[in-house]
Amino acid sequence: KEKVEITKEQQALVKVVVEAYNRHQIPQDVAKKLLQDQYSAEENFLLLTEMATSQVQVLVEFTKNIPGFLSLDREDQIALLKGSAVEAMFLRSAQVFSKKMPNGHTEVLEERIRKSGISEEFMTPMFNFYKSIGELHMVEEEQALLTTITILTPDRPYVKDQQAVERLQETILDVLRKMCVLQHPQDPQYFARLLGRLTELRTLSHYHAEMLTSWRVNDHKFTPLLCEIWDVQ
Ligand SMILES: N#Cc1ccccc1NC(=O)[C@H](C1CCCCC1)n1c(-c2ccc(Cl)cc2)nc2cc(F)c(F)cc21
Repeated sequence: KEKVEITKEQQALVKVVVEAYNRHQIPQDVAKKLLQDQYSAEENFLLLTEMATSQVQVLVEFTKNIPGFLSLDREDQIALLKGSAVEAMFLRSAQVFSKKMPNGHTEVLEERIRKSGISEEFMTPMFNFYKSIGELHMVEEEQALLTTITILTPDRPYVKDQQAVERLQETILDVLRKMCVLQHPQDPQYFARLLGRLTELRTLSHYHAEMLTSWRVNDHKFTPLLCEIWDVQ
């Protein structure tokens, strides 16, 4: 039985990434807002575009703390941000949805999201993903590293030096694999299941443009940043 241990530099890397991940979270807690009041489809659409816009800004700040990211080719940095922003947003939403809440709150939150204006056809894939993330009971280190792995996906469109991105991603994959073995000794498949969620995440993210344009509102207004990042307008 091989002895798995996290090296000093891997511990330092995790610390930097987790601190940055926690520091760069959206200030206003959207779940709390949704639990407080029922909003109209228009208000929900506006809330989503505000959340998504600020999330992209937060993502840019977060990536600056990923060791090695700023040493990548600058155009590749943009390609990675553009390619992962939607997935990072759904992953963040799933983590918010999976947070432990007082009895009945998750059901209210789900109901508010079901009635927020999103078309019916997207509910099942979206909530299946959220629940599959919830079942993993990820600790915050795993959440931060999984988001980092999503950002460091080498085969995003327009990435020129894929090897450089692959090397960075492998560094994170290696420490996440060790953490999973140490954190979930009873479940040797845990790391594989964690990575399997990224496939589900990519599939869900294919729907994002349609989910936005089919939102039950008359006028779908997007911020310039969202037009840039999301394939809309
Ligand atoms: N959370 C969060 C979050 C953080 C950063 C950026 C966006 C976020 N998501 C959001 O704000 C939306 C809200 C926006 C208002 C209307 C209801 C959905 N959201 C989404 C959702 C994101 C996109 C698309 Cl197309 C459909 C749904 N799944 C959520 C799950 C949650 F549990 C949750 F609380 C919020 C959630």
